[in-house]
Amino acid sequence: MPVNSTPDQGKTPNADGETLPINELFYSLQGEGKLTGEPSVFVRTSGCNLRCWFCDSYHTSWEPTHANMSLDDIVAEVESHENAEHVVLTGGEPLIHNEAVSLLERLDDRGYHTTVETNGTIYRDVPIDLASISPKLASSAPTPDKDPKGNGEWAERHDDRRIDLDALGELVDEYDTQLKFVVTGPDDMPEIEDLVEDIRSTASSRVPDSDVLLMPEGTTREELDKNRIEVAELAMEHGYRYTPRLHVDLWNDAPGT
Ligand SMILES: C[S@@+](CC[C@H](N)C(=O)[O-])C[C@H]1O[C@@H](n2cnc3c(N)ncnc32)[C@H](O)[C@@H]1O
Ligand SMILES: Nc1nc2[nH]cc(C(=O)O)c2c(=O)[nH]1
Ligand code: SF4
Ligand SMILES: [Mg+2]
Repeated sequence: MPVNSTPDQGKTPNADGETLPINELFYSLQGEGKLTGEPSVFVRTSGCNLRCWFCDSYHTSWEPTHANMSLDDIVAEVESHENAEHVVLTGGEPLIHNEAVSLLERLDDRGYHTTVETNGTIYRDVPIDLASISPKLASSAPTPDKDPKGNGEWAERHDDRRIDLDALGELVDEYDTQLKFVVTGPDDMPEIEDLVEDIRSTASSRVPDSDVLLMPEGTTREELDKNRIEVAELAMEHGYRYTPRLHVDLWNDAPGT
C-alpha cells in the first residue's frame, strides 16, 4: 500500500488514539541483512532525524509524505498478509516515534518476529527480535555537491547527529543485532573499523565480525552493478559479511518492494 497523500484520510484512531505516519505498508522478501529472502511485511514510517544524500526513501526523509494510520489498522493490514511471520518496521527513522513502542508490543503479542531498521541514534526499550542498525558514515553527509534538495543546509545537523555511541552500545547490548554499513567505496573502511572498535569498547556484549555487514550503496541495479563486487571484496578482505540488496536485484527501484 503506497501512501502518497497527507494526514488522516478519514482513518479513525483506536481508543487510545495512537497513530503512526505511514508512508507505505507492503509484503515482500527481506532484501537486506542476515534474514535476506524471508517473506516479510514492511511497515514504513515517515520522518527522519538524519538526511543521508543517498536515502532510498526520499519521501520519508527529505520530503516526507504519509497517511496517519491507527495502530489497529496497521496491525489488521499486517495480519491480512497471511503468509508472513516476519514484520520489518522501517522508515524514515521508526524509533523517533513514541507509538513505535506500542506497535512493536502488539506485534510481539501476536507472535511476529520483528526486525527494526534503524540508524542507531535512538534507543528504546521495546520487543525487537533483530535490531538492524545502519550507523551513518561521514560519506552519507548531504554536502552542497550531493544534496538532493537544497544546498547543504542539512550537512552540519546530519553530521552532529549521525553517531550516538551510547545509543549504539545499548542497542547492541539489549538486542540481537546486525551492524549494516552502506559502503560508497574503500575510503569508508577506516571509519567502519574505528566505529566497530568504539562500539565494542562501549557495549558489554561481544560484537563478532559476523554481525558486521557491508552493503553496497545504490538504489538501482545499474548503480549496484558498479560497486557490488568492490564491496564484496572489501568484506572478504576485512572478514566482515557482505549483504546484497535482493529487492533491488529482483525489482530494481519499484515502489512497494
Ligand atoms: C531507508 S533506511 C530506514 C531505516 C533507518 N533510517 C536507517 O537508515 O537505517 C533502510 C535501509 O536502507 C539503507 N539505505 C538507504 N539508502 C540506501 C542506498 N542508497 N544504498 C544502500 N542502502 C541504502 C539504510 O542504510 C538502511 O539500512
Ligand atoms: N525488500 C526490501 N527489503 C528491505 N530491507 C530493508 C528495507 C528498508 O527499506 O528498510 C527494505 C525494503 O525497502 N525492501
Ligand atoms: S537515516 Fe535512513 S531514512 Fe534517514 S535519511 Fe538516512 S537512510 Fe534515509
Ligand atoms: Mg529500502
